[in-house]
Order: sequence, then C-alpha cells, then structure tokens
Amino acid sequence: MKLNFHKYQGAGNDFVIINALEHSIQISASEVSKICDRKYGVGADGLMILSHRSGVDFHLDYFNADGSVSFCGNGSRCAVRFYHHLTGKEAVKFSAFDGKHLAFIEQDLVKLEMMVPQKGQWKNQEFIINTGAPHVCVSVNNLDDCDIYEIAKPIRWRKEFAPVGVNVNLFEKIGGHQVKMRTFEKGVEDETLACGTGVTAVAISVLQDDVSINSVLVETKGGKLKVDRKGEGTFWLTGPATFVFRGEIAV
Ligand SMILES: N[C@@H](CCC[C@H](N)C(=O)O)C(=O)O
Repeated sequence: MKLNFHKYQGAGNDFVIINALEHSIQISASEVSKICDRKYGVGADGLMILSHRSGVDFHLDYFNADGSVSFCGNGSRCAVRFYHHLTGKEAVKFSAFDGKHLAFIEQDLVKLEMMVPQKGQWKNQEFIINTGAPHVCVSVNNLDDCDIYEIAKPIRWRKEFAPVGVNVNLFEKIGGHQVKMRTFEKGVEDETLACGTGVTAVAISVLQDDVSINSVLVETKGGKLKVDRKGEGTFWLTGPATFVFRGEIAV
C-alpha cells in the first residue's frame, strides 16, 4: 500500500499527518513505527490521522512513534495548521483521544485549548498531572547539565504509572513567568525537542503555586511556547506549527 503524507513540526516535535477526511484508512501499530522510523521511514515523533466526524471539523487519532495511542498537544496544533492549509479555517473544533478541543490560527502560531480534568498534585518533589497525556514534572537546578535518561527512565517505568507509563519533564525556573524544560516522551522512548502536553504540565505546576500570574513562557530545546490560564481548569497552549514536506511512502 502507498500512503500520501504531510510532515509538520511544532517546536521541533515532528509528525507525519495522513488525510483520511474523504476515505477511511486502517493502519497498524507496526506500520506506524515503520513510518516514524528515522532510518527506514519518514522519521517522526508521532503519526496522526485526520478523519471525518459529525459535530466537529475533524477527528484526530494520534499514535506515538512506537504505535501506542495518546493525545498530543503539539501534534494537535500541527493538525490544526494542516486543516487550515486545506480549508482556510482559522477557528477549528476537533475531537481527539481525550475529548473535544477548540483551536485558533494566530498568524504563524496555533493556539489550542487543553483538557485538564483534574488539578495536579505535588508528591515527593514531583508534580503529577494529566494534561491529555500523563506527566511527571521535576524541578532541577542545572537543566542543561542534567542526564535526562538517568533521571527520567526510572520514573517513566515506575510501577505506580503502569501499564500506561508516564512522560517525564525536567524544568528550571528562569524568572517568575518563565521556565526552561526538557521532556522524555514515553512512546518515543527518548528526549524530544518539545512536548505540548508536557509544556502545559510544567506551566500548571508554576501557575498552581502562584495565583498572581496567568501566563508562563516555556523554553524548550525546539522553541518557545506559551501557556495561558483563562479560568479554573482552563488552559491554552500557543506556539509555532509548520509544514515541512509532503510525500508518498510504501507501507
Ligand atoms: N508530544 C506530545 C505528547 C505525545 C504523547 C506522549 N508521548 C504520551 O504517550 O503520553 C505533545 O506534544 O503533547
């Protein structure tokens, strides 16, 4: 089978997008990992399929590079950019793994409403929260010098988070409104250049402790994103989302 695809990236978190709005596509977990493989395939942190669903502009299925399913913040922002390129629509409603989302195109940025059903909790110096994907956030002093694999892998595989597992974020405050961070993503099983649900998780760890601020600027290895609190439990993630190339792959 040959598949047409588009490649997009959001702050260096990169994705293969497949348009199934007009015809359905079945894809197995092993085909997803083959397409996402950086040596034998297109190469990506994840793959998304956009399909038709009544009541929303599109439904979004997200797969990590290993074929496991999740919600993805940066992936969703890229899917909204892709849909904008297809239709010209600047305000979009879509459904995903964790429910319905609104999103807006703001020139070169895409702003996404996140689903944060529960407050995060600090437990033994770790902030634990689900922002559409499960995250643990750990505050560190020298982010650039940290061995992310040494810190993140034992947390990612901790029994308490099985069987789904957890994504791990290390962050360092660089001002009241600003943090820098790095993420180890489950499903990619590596550090990625950015992670939207992870950025939201870290920003909430800061916002939850300080009611005097409502925005946090987050610097990732792949670029800057912003998280705004718009009310109790309502958070918006804003950042770049860009077309890279398109092509055809045999699967
Ligand atoms: N890169 C994503 C998160 C993707 C899902 C995550 N790896 C998981 O399985 O929980 C993002 O931008 O949110």
